[in-house]
Amino acid sequence: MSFRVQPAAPARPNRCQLFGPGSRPAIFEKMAQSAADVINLDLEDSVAPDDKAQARRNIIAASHDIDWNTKYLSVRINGLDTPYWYRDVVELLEEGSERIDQIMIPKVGCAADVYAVDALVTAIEAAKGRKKRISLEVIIESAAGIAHVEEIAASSPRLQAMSLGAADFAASMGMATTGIGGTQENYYMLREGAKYWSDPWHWAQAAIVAACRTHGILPVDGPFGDFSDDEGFRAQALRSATLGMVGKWAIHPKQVALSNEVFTPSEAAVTEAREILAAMEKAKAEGAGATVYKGRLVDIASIRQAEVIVRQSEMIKG
Ligand SMILES: CC(C)(COP(=O)(O)OP(=O)(O)OC[C@H]1O[C@@H](n2cnc3c(N)ncnc32)[C@H](O)[C@@H]1OP(=O)(O)O)[C@@H](O)C(=O)NCCC(=O)NCCSC(=O)C[C@H](O)C(=O)O
Ligand SMILES: [Mg+2]
Repeated sequence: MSFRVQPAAPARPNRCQLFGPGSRPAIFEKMAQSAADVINLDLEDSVAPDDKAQARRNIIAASHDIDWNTKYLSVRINGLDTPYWYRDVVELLEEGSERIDQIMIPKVGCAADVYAVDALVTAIEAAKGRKKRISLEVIIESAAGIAHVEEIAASSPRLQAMSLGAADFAASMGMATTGIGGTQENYYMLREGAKYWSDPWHWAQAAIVAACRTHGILPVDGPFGDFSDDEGFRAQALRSATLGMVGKWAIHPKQVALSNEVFTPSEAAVTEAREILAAMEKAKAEGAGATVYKGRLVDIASIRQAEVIVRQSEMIKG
């Protein structure tokens, strides 16, 4: 371990982030009633330019009127390259209720993007005497974002989560696809005439997880566009969970249960993790640093691996 101890990520469940356009207030109550841990009300790309101002009004009203219960309530503002973003922040925090927990910044390309929003949020909080400190989350969805991912992860003490936005990421990178996440037909290796599909999102996800874990931020997988493909969603989510991500977006309510299922450690996984911890306790008592569990090596690193699963399970159960 480095002299610098790895900071813990925020201890709150973030298995599923359910999105809904701010211009569609009819679904807000349904979002609040869903099983998602995080709700993202959107002012950005799911809202047409002419509807931006009304969408802000809708979200401000919903922050006062809807019972969001235990949801972590986040609002995605417009990008810093648009004329909308500053009014999003100002109006949300001057007129929105204290129920708003977080602001999501899309298309972050460098640490200064987060700094700018942080500065504005800090000034409004002080001016209005807001009691709850607003947290920030960012989307890595551009070539610049992934190139600067580590400095972005280190950019602000308010920063709690970072997502991969596969659609804009693909566009920014010039990827030859219109798919949003998942298997890409043309991304395969050929061996003896057989195709073996590989994962074009993997390297960006791994870079995001490493940056997040270095700075105590929650790494999250973004959207899976084909909401008619449950198995495709599950496969994508399982890969993300295996890489260390803690959750995934849902762009349709039917994806919430799938995401919660994948990002909740199964009873079998938790039982096995506890058995490994018990086996290592026994080994330690006998003066050994390693032992055999179900025919395989477990050692002190296995304790840390098992603790990740147990901690995740306990945190979700509350
Ligand atoms: C995708 C949708 C437009 C589909 O909406 P709809 O046609 O209404 O779907 P259904 O008829 O199948 O709906 C069934 C019932 O579920 C309710 N519903 C629909 N959407 C939601 C929702 N998001 N949350 C809660 N409830 C919802 C319907 O009202 C129906 O209810 P009932 O009639 O009572 O049965 C729509 O789902 C949608 O707008 N999704 C979110 C889109 C969005 O926010 N996109 C932005 C995030 S993705 C992105 O930005 C890309 C990213 O940045 C990147 O670059 O990768
Ligand atoms: Mg996007």
